[in-house]
Amino acid sequence: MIRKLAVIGVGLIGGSLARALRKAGEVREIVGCGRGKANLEKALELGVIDSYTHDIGEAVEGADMVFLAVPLGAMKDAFAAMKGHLAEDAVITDGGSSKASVVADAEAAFGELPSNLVPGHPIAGTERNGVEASFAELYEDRRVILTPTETTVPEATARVRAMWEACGAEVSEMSVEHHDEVLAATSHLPHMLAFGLVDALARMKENDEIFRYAAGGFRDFTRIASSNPIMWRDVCVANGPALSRMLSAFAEEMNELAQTIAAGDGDHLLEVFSRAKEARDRYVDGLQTEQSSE
Ligand SMILES: NC(=O)C1=CN([C@@H]2O[C@H](COP(=O)(O)OP(=O)(O)OC[C@H]3O[C@@H](n4cnc5c(N)ncnc54)[C@H](O)[C@@H]3O)[C@@H](O)[C@H]2O)C=CC1
Ligand SMILES: O=C(O)C(=O)Cc1ccc(O)cc1
Repeated sequence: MIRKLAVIGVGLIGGSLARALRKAGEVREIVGCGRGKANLEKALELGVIDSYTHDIGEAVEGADMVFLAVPLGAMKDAFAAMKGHLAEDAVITDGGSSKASVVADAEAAFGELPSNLVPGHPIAGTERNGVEASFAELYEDRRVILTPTETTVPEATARVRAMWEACGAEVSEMSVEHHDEVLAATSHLPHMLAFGLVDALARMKENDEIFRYAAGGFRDFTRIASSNPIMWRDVCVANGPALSRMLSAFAEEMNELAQTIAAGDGDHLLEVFSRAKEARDRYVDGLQTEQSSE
């Protein structure tokens, strides 16, 4: 049971955690913190939080669990603002999409890596943002990755694990570096492809006509291009090296595909598409098996 949860950034991710813990009966008091009054008023009205403040120091006062769910570019200032205000038994965790930058920001803000810091990342979300987009079921049967640092005490990791499990999530642990490599491939790269495709098509002067004739595949493929631009700018800046490596490797794959198409090499195309279909079918089957065995 969490005595007091401080949610810094009450949007999709922070709001959904608050709602899920409330629904599970795992938290006594939830304090929200952010910059925008309208969003925090809405959070209060929806019952997502019990009270709010714009002052991070005040929000974390007496909290035994502090959850940061602000864009990655706002993490460092948030850590700095809580310094000196944290309770003795406080655990600090976050939901940021990339982890090395969060660890570096915490170290810079606190002057050392805190032993009660458990960086985390729920692999769950949508293209929507703000507290009104949040919902209690977001983390049910979804994965959460924790990346404890070399100074994190096991008890802090255990408390954060228990928090996510209470929301119905499956928790795994890995190194910060491994997390950032894997997520660059499976999440950050696909978002770049969606943003890049929609932007390229929208800039063509015939775009009205192009979008009018787009089919369901275009809608499926580009849903994530409706995601929050500030959040994604920050992810790219935070995970720049891994993401640019992935993008370059992918650009090479696309060039090869273009050459194969230009050469009219149908056999090779069939080989590539069959391999991809097999891999995707296996992935989807795996998801279904996971769900039916739960
Ligand atoms: N959107 C998604 O699907 C997922 C997002 N994440 C991560 O979760 C974090 C939050 O993302 P969302 O909840 O989607 O965003 P959001 O836009 O819904 O919520 C962010 C909240 O932080 C507040 N905020 C922004 N700048 C701030 C600052 N400088 N100081 C204090 N508060 C500030 C905003 O007012 C907003 O309420 C990000 O770090 C993102 O990388 C992780 C998994 C999925
Ligand atoms: O909208 C979707 O499908 C997503 O992929 C959401 C998402 C965005 C960022 C993350 O770090 C994790 C999940």
